[in-house]
Amino acid sequence: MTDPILKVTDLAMSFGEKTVFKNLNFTIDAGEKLALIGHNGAGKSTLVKLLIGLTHPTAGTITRIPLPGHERLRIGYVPQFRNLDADAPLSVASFVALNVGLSWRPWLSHQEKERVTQVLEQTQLTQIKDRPITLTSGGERQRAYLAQALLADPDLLILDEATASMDVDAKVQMMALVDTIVTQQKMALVFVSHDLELTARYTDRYLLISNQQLLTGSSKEVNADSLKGVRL
Ligand SMILES: Nc1ncnc2c1ncn2[C@@H]1O[C@H](COP(=O)(O)OP(=O)(O)OP(=O)(O)O)[C@@H](O)[C@H]1O
Repeated sequence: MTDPILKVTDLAMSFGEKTVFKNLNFTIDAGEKLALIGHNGAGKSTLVKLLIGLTHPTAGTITRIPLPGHERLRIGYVPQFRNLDADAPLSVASFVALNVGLSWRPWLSHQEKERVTQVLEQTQLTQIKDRPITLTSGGERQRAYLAQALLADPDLLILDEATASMDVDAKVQMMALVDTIVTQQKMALVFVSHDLELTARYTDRYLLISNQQLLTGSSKEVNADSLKGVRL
């Protein structure tokens, strides 16, 4: 598959005097698995926020190209690990359903409930669906965020350091699950990470933000040696 779903042209972002990056140019193809890497503060989260339309760039354009038959490009987003309010009185299932986007209705339709059931199954949360979300492990909670993102049936899934706070086994489990879902449903993936082993295993190409610029290459070939002189 080589149809672009997202085109970034001459993108620049500054906060006041500080330029985070400039002149970024790249495309993301349907079904492509990408890693977004770079040192702390390089601008990865800033780029993600721009891609999902949460903020506007200082210059340049981002074109989201809907798949044939779709009205718009659907993007699912799994945020960095966040601590939840200890009093949040939500079950895992209700937490996942928060993303249904009810607008004016306070209840879920039959179809929406079925969809929630499906994504709980897909993310291996069915057994704990009634557990309070505050009593879940870090890995389970990240799967709940993943389930939320999957509800919208995205064409592009963005994981923003979604595995950062997990132990090695949990990271691999989470990424293996993501990989299965993304491959089966032919989604494109942007995986933001500092972990070059994981990005080599689960992505094909990297986008590296370094010195305000973008470098790209094969994820399989990237390692600490090949990136000598580049801070990660
Ligand atoms: N809203 C903002 N206002 C001012 N500066 C900001 C804002 N958001 C981000 N920055 C700055 O922009 C730079 C890039 O931040 P960003 O969070 O995108 O980096 P990152 O690559 O995601 O880092 P990390 O790996 O630590 O998550 C940082 O210097 C940050 O302080």
